[in-house]
Amino acid sequence: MSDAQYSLTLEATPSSRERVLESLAWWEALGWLRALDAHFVRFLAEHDAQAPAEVLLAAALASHQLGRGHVCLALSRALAAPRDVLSLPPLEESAPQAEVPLPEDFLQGLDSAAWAARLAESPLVAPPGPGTTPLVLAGERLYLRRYWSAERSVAAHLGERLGRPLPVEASLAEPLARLFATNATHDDTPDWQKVACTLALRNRLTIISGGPGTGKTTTVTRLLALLQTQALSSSAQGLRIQLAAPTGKAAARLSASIAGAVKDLDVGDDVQAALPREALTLHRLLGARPDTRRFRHHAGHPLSLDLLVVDEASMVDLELMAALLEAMPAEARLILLGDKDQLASVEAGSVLGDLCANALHQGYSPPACEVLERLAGISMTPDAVCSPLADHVVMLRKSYRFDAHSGIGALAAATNAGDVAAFRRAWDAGYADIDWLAASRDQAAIERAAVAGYRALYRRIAAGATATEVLERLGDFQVLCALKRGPWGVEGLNAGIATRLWREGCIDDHQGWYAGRPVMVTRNDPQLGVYNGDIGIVLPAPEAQQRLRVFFATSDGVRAVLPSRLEACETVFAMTVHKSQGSEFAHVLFVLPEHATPILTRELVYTGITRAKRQLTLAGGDTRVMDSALHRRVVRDSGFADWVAALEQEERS
Ligand SMILES: Nc1ncnc2c1ncn2[C@@H]1O[C@H](COP(=O)(O)OP(=O)(O)OP(=O)(O)O)[C@@H](O)[C@H]1O
Repeated sequence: MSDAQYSLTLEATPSSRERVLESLAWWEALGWLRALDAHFVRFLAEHDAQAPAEVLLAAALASHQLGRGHVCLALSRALAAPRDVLSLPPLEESAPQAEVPLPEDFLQGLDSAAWAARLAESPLVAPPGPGTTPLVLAGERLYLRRYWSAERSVAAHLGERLGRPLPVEASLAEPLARLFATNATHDDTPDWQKVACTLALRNRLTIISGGPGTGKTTTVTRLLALLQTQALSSSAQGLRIQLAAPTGKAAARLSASIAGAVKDLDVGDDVQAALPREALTLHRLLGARPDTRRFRHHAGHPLSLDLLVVDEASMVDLELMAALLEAMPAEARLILLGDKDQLASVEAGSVLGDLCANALHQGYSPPACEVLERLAGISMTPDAVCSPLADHVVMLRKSYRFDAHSGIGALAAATNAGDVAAFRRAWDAGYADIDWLAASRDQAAIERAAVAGYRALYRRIAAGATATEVLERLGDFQVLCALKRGPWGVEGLNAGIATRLWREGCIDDHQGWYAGRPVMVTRNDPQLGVYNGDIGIVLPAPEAQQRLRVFFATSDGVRAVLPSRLEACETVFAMTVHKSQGSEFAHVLFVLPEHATPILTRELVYTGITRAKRQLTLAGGDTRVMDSALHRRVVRDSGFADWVAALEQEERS
């Protein structure tokens, strides 16, 4: 566009730029936009006094999408449903006041090509490539540069790890057979655990996805044993292996289950001794530093390891994945474990889900099938045109935790398949491990059920149980909510449950710091040694004259923290399903909202259900709410899924 045309546009809508800036204040005040988003746009407006309304609006929306898990703003999606790209409450809850401007007011007559053309003209926006503009426009996707760079970095680093298979010694056939000897398959389905292990032997990148109890840890432990056997046969040093997970809770779980699985391995003492037992959080592994986003380890100062296993990889957001991949030595192996069907990370991105998008339907390449046959005796029909990613992804499909008699397993499978009829049949089948408080549409009934669930814990505390004993029982029961706000959400239920426990005398107070208050850390604090997602409980500390401390389980015992030093935490009698990722509980009371809402998706229901190990109680909701949830999928805008799809296209074209 020439300068003359540019000024023409401005003159035609002289006040629209100012109106967008005014709207930010409205939207921020109404909670439709984060303060961060509004600041960002004001900063851009200061730097480019000519920036037109459409560019400022797009910047606000692109920034806002990050808080909702999207890596970028898809222009066509924003045009199709402009209100959906802000955090507007559902219309039935509160109709916007007439004077509040809406995004569509600024988008009239614009299609995505025209919007993109207008963005491309802005000095604030550049096409993909190196540069310093705050925004990058890739096709019809608008990114904040930081996220575009992260996406590029993840794709480039993963791409370098594909293909180039590593040599696998024929001598591993015997220990492989021994380690998987007990994996009898009773039908003609392959032993997917053995497939995963065999393929991983030749890869620098392996992704093993599977639902709860499908044997991800068991498989990776056997893989580590094989690789360490191979390494120790040629060098006394063996491999430097590290285990990690995104949260402290997930790292503790991985440590416990790997330690258990290592004990059961049929391998020599030298291999046993050279296997790791302790997992770190990713932040600790990478060297998080206070007050900076940069880690101690990066491309210029890579991690000192030969193999890294990351559990709960679905929780790793795009930026953390980029930081991790940049810090990985190029020749080291990376193994990602996770459940592709779970909710994606709280922060933007859905890397694991995107990588596994086609895993269920893909075959393996002819060379991979040859290795499977030769080393593991597994015959598979090769797929000559499979994606370069195919040999790096294996889905474990059989749960050893939820068998044919498990209602939790049946509900999880039906939810994943979006099969409403199967979901209903699971309720009618009379499974002992699931029940539905469907009749109770009142909050009081749910609170009573919650208090009944927690009573045993408070009896133990009253009987003088030690912090270690209390922490061991913290996972016995947990209330999970789909929503944050409202009587059916975390805020309403936390207050209600605390009040009831207080009235019953289980806790001395129900506000502030009181003994028996369960808390979750919401921000990493490396100095204090607590990390986002860690769950602890407030108890009187005998070693501190019974003054209150917050106790957390650590790999070597318990950590006691002064309540006043814990800056970011929240009470978790009830927690959102999002926050429960990476944790499991013996009995879960899963509270569903009264009405269908866009937040309630198949992935959320699946994640909520599968947090329960032995007993699941659903509360609230009804069959209409479930039907709507099972039909709604989480979609996260990013260019990464396109990169994965393009890998497939390359081979097929
Ligand atoms: N092939 C198998 N045969 C029999 N039992 C198995 C097999 N694989 C795993 N298990 C058992 O199933 C349980 C779950 O296994 P594991 O912890 O490896 O699964 P996971 O997928 O890592 O689970 P989680 O959902 O906890 O992450 C363990 O008790 C394990 O011993």
